[in-house]
Amino acid sequence: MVAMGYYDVPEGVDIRGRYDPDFATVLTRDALQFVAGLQREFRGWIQPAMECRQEAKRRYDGGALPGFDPTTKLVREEDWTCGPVPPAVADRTVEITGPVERKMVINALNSGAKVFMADFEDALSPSWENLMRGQVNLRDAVNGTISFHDQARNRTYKLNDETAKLFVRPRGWHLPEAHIFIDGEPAAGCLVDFGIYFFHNHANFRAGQGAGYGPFFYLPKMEHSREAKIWNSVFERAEKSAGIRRGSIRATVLIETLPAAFQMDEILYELRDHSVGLNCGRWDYIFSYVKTFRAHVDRLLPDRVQVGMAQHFMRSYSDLLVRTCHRRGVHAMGGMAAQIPIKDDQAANEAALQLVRKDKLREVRAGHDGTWAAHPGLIPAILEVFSASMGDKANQIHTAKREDATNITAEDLLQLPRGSRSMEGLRLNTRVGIQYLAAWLTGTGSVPLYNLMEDAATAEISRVQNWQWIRYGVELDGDSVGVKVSKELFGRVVEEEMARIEKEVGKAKFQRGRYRKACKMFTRQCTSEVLDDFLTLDAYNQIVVHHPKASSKL
Ligand SMILES: CC(=O)SCCNC(=O)CCNC(=O)[C@H](O)C(C)(C)COP(=O)(O)OP(=O)(O)OC[C@H]1O[C@@H](n2cnc3c(N)ncnc32)[C@H](O)[C@@H]1OP(=O)(O)O
Ligand SMILES: O=CC(=O)O
Ligand SMILES: [Mg+2]
Repeated sequence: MVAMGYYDVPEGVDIRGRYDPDFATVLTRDALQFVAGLQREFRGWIQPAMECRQEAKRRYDGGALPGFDPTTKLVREEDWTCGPVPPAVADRTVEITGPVERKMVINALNSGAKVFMADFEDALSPSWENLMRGQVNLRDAVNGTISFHDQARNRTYKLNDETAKLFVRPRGWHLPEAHIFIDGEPAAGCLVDFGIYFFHNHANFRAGQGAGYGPFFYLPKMEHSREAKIWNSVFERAEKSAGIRRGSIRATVLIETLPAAFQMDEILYELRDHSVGLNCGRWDYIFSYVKTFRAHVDRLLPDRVQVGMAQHFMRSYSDLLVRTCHRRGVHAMGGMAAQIPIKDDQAANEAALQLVRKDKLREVRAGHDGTWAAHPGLIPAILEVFSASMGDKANQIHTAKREDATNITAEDLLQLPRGSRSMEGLRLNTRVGIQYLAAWLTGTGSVPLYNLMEDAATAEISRVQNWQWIRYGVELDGDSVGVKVSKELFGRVVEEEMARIEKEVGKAKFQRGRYRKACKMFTRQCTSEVLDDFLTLDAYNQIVVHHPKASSKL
């Protein structure tokens, strides 16, 4: 029973976010009890895993390099496979991704993609409103009742008869949920995202979309198989408490940190009955390369635009991922091309589409079973590229074994990307980073900027690259400027880029928006002595809004 104006919470749970009757339909006492159970059981596992990340960081700072773990050699060498792929998701040739916003959820499910990855992570600013509305939206989507009326267009959105299969990406292990306290401490954000969604949807999902399996998840930003082991145990506990068959829940893990590239087999092994593959999360991967090597002066990146999938270290990681997944009988998913449709310039639009086609052709030829699309307008072109190569096969798990990738070495995975560094690169990082952060602070987690998709992962590259260049005083040799980056130079760039942003977005929007706040945060992060772990950890404090009155009764 929900008392008017209060969430009905179980013992030890305190909700500090705004009360909303819609939110109360997902924040039920039983759902919160389930989340609290997860938090109580796994907090003692999460904290040590996060301490291990810090320990690894200290080793890398001291000069060590990530590498294959000799103690898990047998896991890499022995023959074993993951559980069979659920028939409902055998074909994942195109997966659209997007935040859990109501209209986008409907559009994505109707988009013609095989899968929709509904995002609580890189594409979402995790405000209380966004998260809770997202849970309501997903519940309605799984029920098949979701609709949306766009007042401005007088258009009503509803689900088609045939829709994409839903995967949900909870936040990473590092992010807290500051609006839900359990036993006096903030809950782990990912357990809130997973727990509420699973609790309300597992039965309908398995009966409908999943055809006996599910729900399905994407798991982000892991650095080690011990973190996959926690997820596996979370899944087992969830299955047990729901009374469903072990191995019903399935997840694709994003390999998007440099240390995790050395743990692909180990991650699949931990999740083997719950796995449905790995994905090349290329943007966070680039971010992680800089972060892992933050103390290595010999590992400086060229301009962000030059760090593409053709670089040896990126190609090696994609090849190894295909080889590993197919050996273990699961999907090897490609990643996100950053280009999006360009509405007002046909030639530029065709050029952007051509870049997407090229990227997808490389992926399908490398053996990937499917890939990501940022926008519905890209789906036909991507489908065309994949079906031209794969014919009517649902995937290439058994046909693209990539034995040639067996010998990929640590050196291949770590090879320094080649290219030049330019003043324009510094300016673009700054312009994009500030505008993205300004959007994030006002509740939007994915935005179009200069005809590209920007989200938390791409913004991280802008931030850490600036930090690295300032920290090591790199010379900008790419556009014949020939200056060294310093805090002073960066200060001038920030001033000039803020003026440019104001001109581009217009005075009114600039005044209304949070550009100044974003600029301050971005500048601090780029110039700090020690590199912050995540842009969004610092920024999260700015979007936490505790309700002035206690909104839960203990
Ligand atoms: C690194 C990573 O983690 S990648 C994965 C995370 N990132 C993402 O998921 C990004 C998803 N994409 C998006 O958010 C958007 O496409 C953006 C921000 C890049 C571009 O947004 P916009 O420029 O506003 O899109 P645009 O105006 O062209 O949208 C046209 C229509 O397509 C819809 N649309 C655009 N992108 C998506 C999407 N990803 N999912 C569903 N619908 C979408 C819009 O809702 C709009 O629908 P409408 O015509 O019914 O109103
Ligand atoms: O999550 C995907 C990425 O590229 O980062
Ligand atoms: Mg990512």
